[in-house]
Amino acid sequence: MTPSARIAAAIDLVAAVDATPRRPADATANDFFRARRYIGGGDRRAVSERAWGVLRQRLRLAWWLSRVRLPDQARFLVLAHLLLVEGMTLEQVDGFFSGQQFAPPPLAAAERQRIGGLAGQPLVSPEMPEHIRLNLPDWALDSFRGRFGDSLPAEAEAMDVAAPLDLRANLLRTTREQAAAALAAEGIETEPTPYSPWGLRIPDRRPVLASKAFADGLVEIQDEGSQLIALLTGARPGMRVADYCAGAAGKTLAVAATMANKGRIVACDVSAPRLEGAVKRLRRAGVDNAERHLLTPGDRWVKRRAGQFDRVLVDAPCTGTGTWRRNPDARLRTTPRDVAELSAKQHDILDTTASLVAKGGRLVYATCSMLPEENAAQVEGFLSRHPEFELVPFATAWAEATDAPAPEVEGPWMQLSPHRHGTDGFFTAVLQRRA
Ligand SMILES: C[S@@+](CC[C@H](N)C(=O)[O-])C[C@H]1O[C@@H](n2cnc3c(N)ncnc32)[C@H](O)[C@@H]1O
Repeated sequence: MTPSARIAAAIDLVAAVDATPRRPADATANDFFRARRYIGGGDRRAVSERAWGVLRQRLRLAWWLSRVRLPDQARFLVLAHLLLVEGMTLEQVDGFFSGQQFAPPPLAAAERQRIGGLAGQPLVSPEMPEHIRLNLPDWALDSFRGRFGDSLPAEAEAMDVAAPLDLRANLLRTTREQAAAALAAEGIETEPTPYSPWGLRIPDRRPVLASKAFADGLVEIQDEGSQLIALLTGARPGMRVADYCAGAAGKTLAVAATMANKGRIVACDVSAPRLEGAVKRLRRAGVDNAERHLLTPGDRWVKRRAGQFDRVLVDAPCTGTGTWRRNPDARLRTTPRDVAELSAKQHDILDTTASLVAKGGRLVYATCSMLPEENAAQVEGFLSRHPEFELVPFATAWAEATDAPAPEVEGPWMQLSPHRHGTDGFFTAVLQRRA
């Protein structure tokens, strides 16, 4: 593709994302490229990178567009990105918007005059309202301020940077060192992650899905923060464990590895397609002590298993605000209504799963959100409704699980953030049923 054609394709991709605003952008992008198989790997990366850049900076780009009285639409967003983020001059932009085959149509005189007002401007202007300067939706500002206080600007900046690719060495098949050597032999360099004893980081995000090490189940793709949730679950060989919101078993796999295939782990979810996605992964990873259970309305599974589990992991459905560096479109899609609905769901799931936990057993509550309403407030509410549970301080749960140095955190739970820990934003609280 010519540079102009790449720009035109990025405009089309942003328009496609905008046409289905409730749909995750990566799902739209998959369909977009599937329908355009003629776009090769390098071009695809370049087009996605630019479109993702637009989504990442959309609040700021839209603010600039409103200043020059242009609509917040794909063509103008990409133009604004070229000028404000990529630092092009107006003359360079004219060259690319040539109207020739596969290039975007030329700028009309009025368009050119308006968009020209952005050339040479900084992306972040002191005149922007605070939430736009920080690149956060206005409704989330107070919650984030409550969570981060003075570090909010640094945290917000870290949320703007694309996440690295983290892997978890699958201890059922290998060690971290052997997995790193196997990947290096295939030309994929990794470095150990700072906190997870199983983690490997690929700083340049080189793809691993096609590698033999991945096909052989030596590694799984998993953010370091997710690995630490599995670690804090503290499952040991021989235990009975429920992964109640298992999805496609990302954490089930990691927890099963800590059990060395001894004992029983049940992966539950309300989504059949997600649980179905677990089958292949469990097989590839060599997990043979796991079963799956699809939760259905009126299901008596929970009642029949009251008090039977040593560990219950609740990786709750949440807003995912901790993954905004990975899914920049999510910060534009999430609304206060989502926060309210998901908080209510988290409350109900916690109350339901409490009954599964055996005396002396643990309920581990986790989210990939950084909003206090989904985290600390949720746990405090639970403890006031369930005096039969007590909080296990993070330092205790960590020291029981590993000799590795613990991440520094505030409060009695594990709160991870992109700026402070280099992970996605995760929350985990360990709650123990009194014996
Ligand atoms: C954060 S995701 C889980 C991710 C997964 N644990 C992993 O590590 O890949 C939350 C999951 O909760 C499931 N879920 C939503 N409502 C639920 C409910 N009422 N009970 C159990 N699971 C639920 C969703 O289908 C989703 O798969």
